[in-house]
Amino acid sequence: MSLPPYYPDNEKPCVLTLNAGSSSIKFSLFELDATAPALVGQIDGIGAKPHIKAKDGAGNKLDDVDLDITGSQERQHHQALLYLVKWLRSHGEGWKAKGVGHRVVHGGEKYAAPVLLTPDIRRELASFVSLAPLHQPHNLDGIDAIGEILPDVPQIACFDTAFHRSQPVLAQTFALPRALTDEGVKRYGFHGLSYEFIARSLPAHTDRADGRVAVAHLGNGSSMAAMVGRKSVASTMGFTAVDGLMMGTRTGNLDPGVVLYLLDEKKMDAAAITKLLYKQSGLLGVSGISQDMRELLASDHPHAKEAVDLFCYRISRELGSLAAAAGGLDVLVFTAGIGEHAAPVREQVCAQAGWLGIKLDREANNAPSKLPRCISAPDSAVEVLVLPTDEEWMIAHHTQRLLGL
Ligand SMILES: Nc1ncnc2c1ncn2[C@@H]1O[C@H](COP(=O)(O)OP(=O)(O)O)[C@@H](O)[C@H]1O
Ligand SMILES: CC(=O)OP(=O)(O)O
Ligand SMILES: [Mg+2]
Repeated sequence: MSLPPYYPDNEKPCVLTLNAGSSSIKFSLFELDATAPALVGQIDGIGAKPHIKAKDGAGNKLDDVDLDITGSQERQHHQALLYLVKWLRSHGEGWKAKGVGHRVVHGGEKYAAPVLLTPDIRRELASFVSLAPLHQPHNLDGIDAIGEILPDVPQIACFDTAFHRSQPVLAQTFALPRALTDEGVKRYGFHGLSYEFIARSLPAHTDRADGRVAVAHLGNGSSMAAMVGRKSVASTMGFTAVDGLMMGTRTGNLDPGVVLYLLDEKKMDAAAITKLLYKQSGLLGVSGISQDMRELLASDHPHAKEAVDLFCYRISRELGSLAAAAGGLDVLVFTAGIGEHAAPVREQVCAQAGWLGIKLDREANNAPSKLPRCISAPDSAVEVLVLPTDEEWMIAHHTQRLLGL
């Protein structure tokens, strides 16, 4: 990445990607047309114990240290970004960024494809902050920080919502008065860059890729989507990224009557309810121990088990719903941190999905072998795959294509 006037002109052109999540900032640097990054890393644990990890394309460690960052979640996110900008300055020697691609969680109704950022579009994206309070502010922060250090480099926004704009009208509609729907109060769906990556890679792993596919993106934020013909037809996340599955700290699907109860009976205001729904619930709230699946699986506390059981139960319930939306099920894909690594979660979900004809190959599921892999038994009616997702590659791909690099 070139940061004039520090570096000379004989640098390799590349695309830089930033993916600011709720508790992490992932970054990568791709040489043009590369299938794997030349540098990849993340600052995770933001809000708890921020830590940076980075390696080069050959897998050599570039950094792996705790960061001296404290304070509120918001402050930590901003400090982490400033740290990353400095870090990129010192590790970017020899590279010239031709474009920077950002994951932007909410693109509203308008953005069904990646877009070149302008001040007007940046302002428009800021109006979606309340729809994705855990993500959109950090996405915009990243855009601003890069704009300051690389003012002449074009920046591209790649939207989590874009992939789902293909859904049928019914799948996007709440049973609300029409005026609210017309205003844009509808189901958008998120994690679209991850689903798009899976949709692109599916044909290499199954000859049923264009059939009825359910994808479970299980990370700190978790959602599921149904695809037919590799296009999204339904998703568990809706208007915001708090809907659907139970997550690390988010409730997922909740009777709206609970929110009214919190307002009327508990006298909580919108800020307190937002905090409860987004940051104090999910695996953390139910277990009272941690939002981290690794810790819960390692714990013998009954509340940890209850949290994991509820997580799996909610996935199984949503799987039935997505199979109904897709008209059946040919393939089930597990992906993201939990989906790719937590064999006990996959086992529990597949056991509960036996009614769909899913039969797990337990040995394949537990094998510590590399991804991708098939974990269903040969006589399973549904093929079950574990596929790695790569939002970073997807962002780099869109950035390069949009800029004609
Ligand atoms: N080996 C593992 N076993 C079980 N869970 C894991 C493992 N590795 C990562 N995870 C879980 O994956 C989740 C984070 O997923 P990730 O996709 O990286 O999240 P995000 O991108 O939303 O921050 C955490 O709950 C973490 O505990
Ligand atoms: C939309 C969403 O939940 O994203 P993440 O998984 O990065 O939190
Ligand atoms: Mg994620």
